[in-house]
Amino acid sequence: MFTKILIDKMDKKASQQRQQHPQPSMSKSQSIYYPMRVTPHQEISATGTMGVGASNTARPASGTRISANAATTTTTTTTTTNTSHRNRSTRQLTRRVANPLHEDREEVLMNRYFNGRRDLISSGIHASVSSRHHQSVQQQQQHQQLVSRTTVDLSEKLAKINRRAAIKELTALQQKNMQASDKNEEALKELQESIPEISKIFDVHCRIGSGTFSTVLLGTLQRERSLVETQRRRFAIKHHNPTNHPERILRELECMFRIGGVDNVIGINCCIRYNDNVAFVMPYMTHDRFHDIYRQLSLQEVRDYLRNLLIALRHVHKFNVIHRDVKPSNILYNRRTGKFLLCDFGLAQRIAEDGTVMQSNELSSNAVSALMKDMEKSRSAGGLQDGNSAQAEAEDYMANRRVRALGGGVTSPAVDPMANMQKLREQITAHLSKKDIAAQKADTLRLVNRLRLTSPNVDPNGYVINTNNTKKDMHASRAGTPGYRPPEVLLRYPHQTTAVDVWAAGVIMLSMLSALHPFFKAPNDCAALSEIINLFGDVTVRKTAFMLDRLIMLSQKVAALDLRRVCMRFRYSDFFLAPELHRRYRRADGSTELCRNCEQPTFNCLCRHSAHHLEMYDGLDIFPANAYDLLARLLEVNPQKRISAEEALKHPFFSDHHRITSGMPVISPHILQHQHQLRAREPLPSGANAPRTLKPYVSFPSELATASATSATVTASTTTTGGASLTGESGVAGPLAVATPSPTVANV
Ligand SMILES: Nc1ncnc2c1ncn2[C@@H]1O[C@H](COP(=O)(O)OP(=O)(O)OP(=O)(O)O)[C@@H](O)[C@H]1O
Repeated sequence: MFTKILIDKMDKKASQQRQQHPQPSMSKSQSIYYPMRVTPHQEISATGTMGVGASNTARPASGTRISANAATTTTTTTTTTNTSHRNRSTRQLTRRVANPLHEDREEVLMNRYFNGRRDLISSGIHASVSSRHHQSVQQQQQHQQLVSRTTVDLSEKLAKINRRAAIKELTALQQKNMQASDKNEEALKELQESIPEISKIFDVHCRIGSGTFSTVLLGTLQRERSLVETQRRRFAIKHHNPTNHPERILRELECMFRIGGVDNVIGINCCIRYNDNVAFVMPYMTHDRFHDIYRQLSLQEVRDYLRNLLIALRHVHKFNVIHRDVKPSNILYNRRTGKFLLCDFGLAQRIAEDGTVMQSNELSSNAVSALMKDMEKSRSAGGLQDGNSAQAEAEDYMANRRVRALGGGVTSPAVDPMANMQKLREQITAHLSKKDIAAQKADTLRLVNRLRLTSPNVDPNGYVINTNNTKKDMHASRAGTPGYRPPEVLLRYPHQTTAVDVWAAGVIMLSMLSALHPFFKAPNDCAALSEIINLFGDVTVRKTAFMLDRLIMLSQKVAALDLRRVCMRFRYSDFFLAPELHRRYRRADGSTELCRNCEQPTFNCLCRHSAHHLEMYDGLDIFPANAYDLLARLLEVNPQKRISAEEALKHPFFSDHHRITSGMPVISPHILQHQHQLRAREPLPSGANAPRTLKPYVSFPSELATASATSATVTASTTTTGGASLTGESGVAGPLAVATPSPTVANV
């Protein structure tokens, strides 16, 4: 009965629809039989209900019958095969039949259906199935349309963002290139205008570097124009800024001329002056930027780099000259050929007879004229012999490869000894969650902050005072680059020696071993001293200050860190921070116990005299224990005890051709596997006379022999003078301008 009413209503509506959208090819009674397999009850009546026709009985059919009232359809294939949907519709209808209250609701739905269908028809899609079914189909379609529209919208937006980012990047790159080419043009023009003579001798090609005091350009000789490009000798033309003090230029010239040209120290081919403009012509050397390579250098490369640096320093120091600006950007190092040159003597100083460093204005006019005469003599003797052609460089490379093939020389970066390590790293980091990564970052940041912390209350200009009233406070040179200045410079000690350069070499080695560059990054000398205290402890620095008649006042004690563990913590941070390891040491409440001094988890404690149970990570480090011993000697806080370049060259680190790694607890099977790989790579020499590792050098501590993680910095604090008695309470004489360059971290 209710069904009848419903059907009538729907018929009425349908006929209205038909009037609005007449279907010319079908009469009211027309039916279409589709030759498709259907199941019983699959007949679809004109009213859109299924299996409930006028008779409301199930009729087996060999095809899908669609009455003309439902209009023609092309969508039945999907709807008729969707049996679950159909059953649901049937059930719903049955329910509605049983419950008259559904009628009104049904009517609303029907209206919606027909309105929707009208829309569909007008848009070219013909509806043909039951209203409920159609409604859901329609909803599905709408949903799909919406989803696809949203997807299209999103991907369009994404594409737009990408396009915009790419354009931005490209513009920035173009701007950078333009700026670079502008700078290039500018530098070329400036050189040619200020020293016209240059353009008569050289073809100046481009700018290759610039510093605070000069611009360096690449030039080739005009008289070699007829040669193939690769055979032309190349020269670096260092054009000094006209604001440079003439004394400074003269000093650099003297060093390069008298000291340079041998033992990895850059020489000079000629010097051209025109009014107040000066240019040095030096052999050009292609080199790698330290920043690009310091993390990938193998043990052998580190060894070669440091040996070359120490050879250069030994040579410079023989002349009683302090280079004062030893830092990676003043070292030209070619990783392919293994060639090495120490350059930039702009800050070099000679040590006077009385031990003080000579100021530039102390160079006598006699010395200057002697220098000029000597230079002139050498020019007429030959001149411009040392240019370095691309072909010569390629030959060097080939020769180097041959030497390597015979088992010597520098290792090829192509044979990457750290490939296994990289693989292992990838395995470890592959499964890290965002939370793990965030925790790791926080941990490393805490350590960096711990190393770089300076008390905010400290007076950066008055953090150190002279304790010796009787002596006149002499001028102490501060020349050098921040981050590479040694404690004696930061303590304003006037009697500086060549040990200044050795410290800087130690800082470079520290960056290599820790894979952290720059390692020291203080904005001023006071903060720089704090960084040193944070690493070497307050006692060591206070003792040194006392030795140098200096007083520093610290608000807190700071325990020294273990150099090897610090380096390893940065270099192998993925292993130190492996989540599985941290989970193992986690307390019941989920927290991790931290060392109060170094602020690292206790099992990763970096303190030199740690009382905690430590995870050892042995077998992981590519650097042997004696590398850290040398590092500690180069970075000896007390300049009087610091190793010299000559002594350093005799250190076992440079004669050690293999290393022994002791078996230690490991954190995971990955590391075990890696240890195995490492050992496989480093076979012990078989001959009876083969050199053994760890030959005693000066006096080796027993710890070194066991390759334990305890510090190699054994000689760092052997002074018996009580450092603690110097902290002000002891009544040290002198104008106590109290200062506290202290790292305020430690709660020892
Ligand atoms: N002989 C050379 N061959 C190739 N490149 C060189 C040569 N000499 C210098 N350079 C490049 O020029 C850069 C600047 O040179 P240099 O350090 O002598 O100038 P500077 O003005 O004294 O620099 P800074 O202010 O950094 O001490 C070097 O870092 C290096 O990249």
